[in-house]
Amino acid sequence: MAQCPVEILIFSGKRKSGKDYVTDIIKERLSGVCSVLRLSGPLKAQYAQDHNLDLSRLLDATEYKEKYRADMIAWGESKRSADPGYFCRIICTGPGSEKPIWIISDARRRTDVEYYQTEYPGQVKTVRVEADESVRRDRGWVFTSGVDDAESECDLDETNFDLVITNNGDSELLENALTDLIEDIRSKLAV
Ligand SMILES: Nc1ncnc2c1ncn2[C@@H]1O[C@H](COP(=O)(O)OP(=O)(O)OP(=O)(O)O)[C@@H](O)[C@H]1O
Repeated sequence: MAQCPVEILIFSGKRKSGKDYVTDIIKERLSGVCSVLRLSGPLKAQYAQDHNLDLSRLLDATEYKEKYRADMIAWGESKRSADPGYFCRIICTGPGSEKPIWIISDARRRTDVEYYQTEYPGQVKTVRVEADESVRRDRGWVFTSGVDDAESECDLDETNFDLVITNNGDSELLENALTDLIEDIRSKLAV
């Protein structure tokens, strides 16, 4: 059962900037009061339900999934264009939404951010994880045409974020940024 969150941290960043790495640390330190919610999560579940498919087979790395991949992506896009808040809304009542702090770890579009800013005014903090291209490359990133230049990767490029976390491998710098952020979250929980 969902409750009204105290704060929603909306994370975004380029591929291999370290979004999962950073959000995992925050979740661990705020254990018990924080959930990581993924916008990509309900897509497969909803697609399977609407199309009467086997979700477990859709989630594993089989040909079954490959058979539906293109159609599933197109279905996701059509849902979003008809209703930009479609997936945003689903995760607000899904598993983890009972926790007071939500981390949305895979925001990709301005409409994702706008949805939460409209529905939860004053409770949203946008956080950008940044890493230099050379660092991202060292982590396995390879520029892929059609992916890295697609709207899903670039739509938030010009956004002004409430907080930018630099994740270039300087652990002290990262630690300081995380400590400040976590202190700020704890102070909101204490009110
Ligand atoms: N500060 C760091 N110190 C050590 N390793 C890191 C750091 N940040 C990220 N990594 C490592 O870099 C790799 C990519 O990080 P991560 O998966 O968090 O990126 P991402 O932004 O979530 O990527 P994608 O968008 O492709 O899912 C992982 O193996 C992760 O452990």
